[in-house]
Amino acid sequence: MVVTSTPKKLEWWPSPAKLNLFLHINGRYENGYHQLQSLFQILDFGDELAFEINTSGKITLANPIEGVPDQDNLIVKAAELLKNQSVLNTQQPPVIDDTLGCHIHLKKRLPMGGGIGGGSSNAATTLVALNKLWNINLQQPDLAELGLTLGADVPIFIHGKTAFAEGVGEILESIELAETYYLVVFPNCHISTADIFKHADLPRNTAKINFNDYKFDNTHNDCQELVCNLYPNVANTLHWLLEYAPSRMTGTGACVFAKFNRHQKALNIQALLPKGSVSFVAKGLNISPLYTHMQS
Ligand SMILES: C[C@](O)(CO)[C@H](O)COP(=O)(O)OP(=O)(O)OC[C@H]1O[C@@H](n2ccc(N)nc2=O)[C@H](O)[C@@H]1O
Ligand SMILES: Nc1ncnc2c1ncn2[C@@H]1O[C@H](COP(=O)(O)OP(=O)(O)OP(=O)(O)O)[C@@H](O)[C@H]1O
Repeated sequence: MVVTSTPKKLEWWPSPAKLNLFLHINGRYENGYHQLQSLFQILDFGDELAFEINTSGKITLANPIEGVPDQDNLIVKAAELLKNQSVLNTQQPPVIDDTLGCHIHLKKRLPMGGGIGGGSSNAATTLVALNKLWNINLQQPDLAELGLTLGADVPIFIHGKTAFAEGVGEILESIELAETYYLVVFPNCHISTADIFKHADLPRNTAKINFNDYKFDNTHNDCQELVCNLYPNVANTLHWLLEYAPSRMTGTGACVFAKFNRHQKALNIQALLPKGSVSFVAKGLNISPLYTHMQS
């Protein structure tokens, strides 16, 4: 008789996308990073991750990402970073628990280099999940601080609430937005955030706004004009969407989004997109599905 073991049921953790509903660049810090004001909208659409913990001391990926060596994958970097926070005793120097291991599964749906935070969100989900599964028990602000060392967009996903942002994107003030649906279109070009922030023509002197005065119409994305000049696909996609609804680029691109009050309207416009377009319709959430999952 052949005995087959039943495959273990994996627990899938959400890794949602974000949009920058606006992105103002107010200046530049001495280390080259930019001083921003933004509104991060968390979406109900994203990747999913599952974590099989073990005692091998190794972090391995079931689904490596083509073109991204495992040691550069933000999932692996986040797991390694957290592992270094595991202290077995109170002695100095502290002893790290190097038996902590994990085999990580990824369902990738978010286009990379899209300005919707895919890699950062994967890193945040890894930190939040392994903090629990490895019993490291760091508090949320400590996890966010750790996440910031991986990328400016990681803290918002750990914060887990739609929020205004300042600093490099790590000073967060939660806000509740009315129910809105977004048609997000990926114009088939991968844009390097570093290249846009380095560009000589990027405007860097928008005056700071008072968040209480926020309206979509009185804000903008300072990277949009430059990216549209460099990438005609982004300009054309944005131009197309603007015929139907208020629309804007997110982050440093490449994705552009259009805002709708009704889900069906967003779906109707999606159906009109040119054949072959990569797009999704998502609902804006005030609370991240990662936290809804944690509490379930
Ligand atoms: C454009 C945004 O997505 C808006 O939410 C973020 O500011 C970018 O966040 P991210 O992709 O997590 O960025 P990081 O990985 O920290 O940085 C990528 C590159 O962007 C530049 N960068 C990033 C954030 C920031 N406030 N100023 C910068 O100048 C840095 O030079 C860095 O080389
Ligand atoms: N787990 C990961 N998922 C996606 N990209 C990753 C991951 N790990 C490393 N990367 C690298 O990060 C780069 C940026 O990917 P990402 O999807 O986060 O871009 P983005 O949406 O523009 O990010 P942001 O909005 O934070 O600037 C990729 O091109 C890839 O080289």
